[in-house]
Amino acid sequence: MATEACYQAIGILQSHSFLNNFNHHQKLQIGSVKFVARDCLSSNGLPSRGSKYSGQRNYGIVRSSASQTSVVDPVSSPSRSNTGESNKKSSEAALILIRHGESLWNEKNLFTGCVDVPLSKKGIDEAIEAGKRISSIPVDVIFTSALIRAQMTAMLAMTQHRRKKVPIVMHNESEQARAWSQVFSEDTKKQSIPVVASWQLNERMYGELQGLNKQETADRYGKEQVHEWRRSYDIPPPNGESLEMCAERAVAYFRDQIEPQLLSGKNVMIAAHGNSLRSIIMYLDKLTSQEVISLELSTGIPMLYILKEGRFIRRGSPIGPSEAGVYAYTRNLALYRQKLDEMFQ
Ligand SMILES: O=C(O)[C@H](O)COP(=O)(O)O
Repeated sequence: MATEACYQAIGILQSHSFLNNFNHHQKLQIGSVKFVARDCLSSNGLPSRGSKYSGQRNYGIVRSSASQTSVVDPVSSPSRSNTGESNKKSSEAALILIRHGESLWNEKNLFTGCVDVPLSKKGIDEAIEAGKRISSIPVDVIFTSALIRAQMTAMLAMTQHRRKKVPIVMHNESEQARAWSQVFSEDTKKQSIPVVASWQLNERMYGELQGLNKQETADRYGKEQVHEWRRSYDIPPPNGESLEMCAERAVAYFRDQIEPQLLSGKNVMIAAHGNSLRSIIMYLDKLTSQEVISLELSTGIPMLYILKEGRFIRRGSPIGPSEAGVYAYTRNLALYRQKLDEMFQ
């Protein structure tokens, strides 16, 4: 398969309270962080957003362009009084997508689908490494699938976040669950990040392939047939979901539950799966059913998008907490990171 590192999706969210905070600090130096206010210009020579790409897209390798946007930051939220009003005005937010780290069945090369398998040791390391890469990017709310490998990934990644907010799993499955998991301190709530788990973000249901070895299945049914089951848009594996079927629930969930959060200025992280994320990326990047065939996602690689003026802008994958490129995407991201530097040096 041809592999062109055409681009990498990285999401950055913007947070209004952050903007408000920093509006009071106009004198702040951006320090060594370079703010680049230009679009479609890749800092590393790779194709920029909007360029035509071909071949396989491995979002775990690609870099992307820089353009001017702003980012939210919940850092120290001393004055949140006007946050609501600010949120209404803002149309910017960061979105981080992350495929779970390697699972114990990825390690064994087994079709997994909706079987609820935990991370392998390598997957745990990948999640922690991913957390380091996004540790200076604001996160206000986390969405995960209902499967443990995505939830482990989100939680492990957040152990590395410099802001040190506590991710808390929401329990809305019953009145009692909701009542029994209430928090009664506003201050504590401000230091928390809600984690919403939903089956709609689960991996595609792989039908009768679940538990089978991928190589053995290819040997038995032929490489082409297995590739069709794994990567075509509308051909389902036996008694399983096609990508199209997976997209029907994953993209609907994204549009109904996640996009409104982003539009209100909340910075969002989604920890999910190869195919539920492929369908969401197809929606974000407006890929055709032909183009999505070559879209591959690596395990444990965070990808950043910025929502600006109703448009999702792909930003690629942050290299680390101090990588200039990511923070150059927006003034507010740079300021967010600088504020963290000042607070936690
Ligand atoms: O469910 C699985 O087996 C994997 O998570 C995704 O598999 P795929 O790359 O074969 O779609």
